[in-house]
Amino acid sequence: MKKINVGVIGAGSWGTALAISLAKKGHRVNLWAREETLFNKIKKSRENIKYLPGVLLPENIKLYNNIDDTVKDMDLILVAVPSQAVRNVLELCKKNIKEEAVIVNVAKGLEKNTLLRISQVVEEILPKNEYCVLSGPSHAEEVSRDMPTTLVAAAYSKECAEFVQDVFITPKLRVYTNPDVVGVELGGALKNVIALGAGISDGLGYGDNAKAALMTRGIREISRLGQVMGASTNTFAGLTGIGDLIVTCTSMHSRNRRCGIKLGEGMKVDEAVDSIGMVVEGITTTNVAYNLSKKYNVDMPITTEIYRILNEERDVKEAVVDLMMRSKTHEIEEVANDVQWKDS
Ligand SMILES: NC(=O)C1=CN([C@@H]2O[C@H](COP(=O)(O)OP(=O)(O)OC[C@H]3O[C@@H](n4cnc5c(N)ncnc54)[C@H](O)[C@@H]3O)[C@@H](O)[C@H]2O)C=CC1
Ligand SMILES: O=C(CO)COP(=O)(O)O
Repeated sequence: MKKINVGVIGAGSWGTALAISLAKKGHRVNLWAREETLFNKIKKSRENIKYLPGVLLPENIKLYNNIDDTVKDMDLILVAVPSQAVRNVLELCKKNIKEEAVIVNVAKGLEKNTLLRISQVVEEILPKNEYCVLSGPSHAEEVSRDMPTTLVAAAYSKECAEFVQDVFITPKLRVYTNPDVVGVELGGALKNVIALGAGISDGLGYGDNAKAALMTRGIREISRLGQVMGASTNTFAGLTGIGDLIVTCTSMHSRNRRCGIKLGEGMKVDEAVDSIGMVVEGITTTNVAYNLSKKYNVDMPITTEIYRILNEERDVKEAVVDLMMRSKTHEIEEVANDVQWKDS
């Protein structure tokens, strides 16, 4: 494929890892590091010691401390900042983003207060640009070390999704396409809530059985909300749904899971978040998901308990007891469409 110009907004762990992968493929990459000290350090050492230590940046990544220069004349803009910062960074530099540039978002969250998905935020700021969300089970620490990884490029236009697939795909990074932007965005954001729960379970000393239950019942409630919000439930069975849920709930790379472990061990929310030192998207997303469950009248028991733990000083052990003691129910209501009880 033809080599293109990419502006990466955000030199955190994910922005840096993807910048490295794109640069190794031969694309010309501009990378925006917001913090001046970090910018100077990376420029000197060619290593992002704060967010991705131990990995060198190829020479064809140009480092910037100025966001306008990062995005100017670029064919593709990769948005790799925490979800709550997306609106602000795009407002800052939108005048320098050309209309033909494709906006690729990799943030996995939902906007506080507005309850919007990131595609909706981007559309408000850059209505003329094509949008794609790139998501899937992908820890930056592994992608930056060329470990095999899969991603999904979801866009409303097939042409746009296939363009992004071509730009990012490498022998180590396989990219699929999907037209379900809503499902891919919700899967990526909501799995962080369940990962906090999986971490809490680990922190309490519970075992693999509890985690398997959280993951399986977690994807059920994500699918229930996704369905009423217009997603295809099939998407939640894919890489950006269950795939990302598995990696986030089981990996020690996951900031959400690690934060959950600290909560399960008894640490206060603010202290736990601070100790991670990187973005823990699940904290804000839990509040948004809880509000969405009320708005759409969808039963989300795990999300609700995590919301209470984060906001109402709910005792974590009591939360588990209440989840276990909920009123009895069938496992999957829809199965009754396929298999009937013998006695009904
Ligand atoms: N780290 C990973 O493995 C993956 C992360 N993601 C998602 O990518 C997004 C970014 O995550 P990471 O790079 O991991 O985060 P990080 O915490 O490693 O880095 C965040 C970056 O955003 C910048 N930033 C923070 N607040 C900002 C603000 N208010 N305005 C402008 N810039 C700001 C920081 O300076 C830093 O460069 C998140 O939504 C995350 O869920 C998605 C897939 C994998
Ligand atoms: O989304 C991720 C992996 O796919 C990263 O998860 P964390 O933000 O929990 O580290």
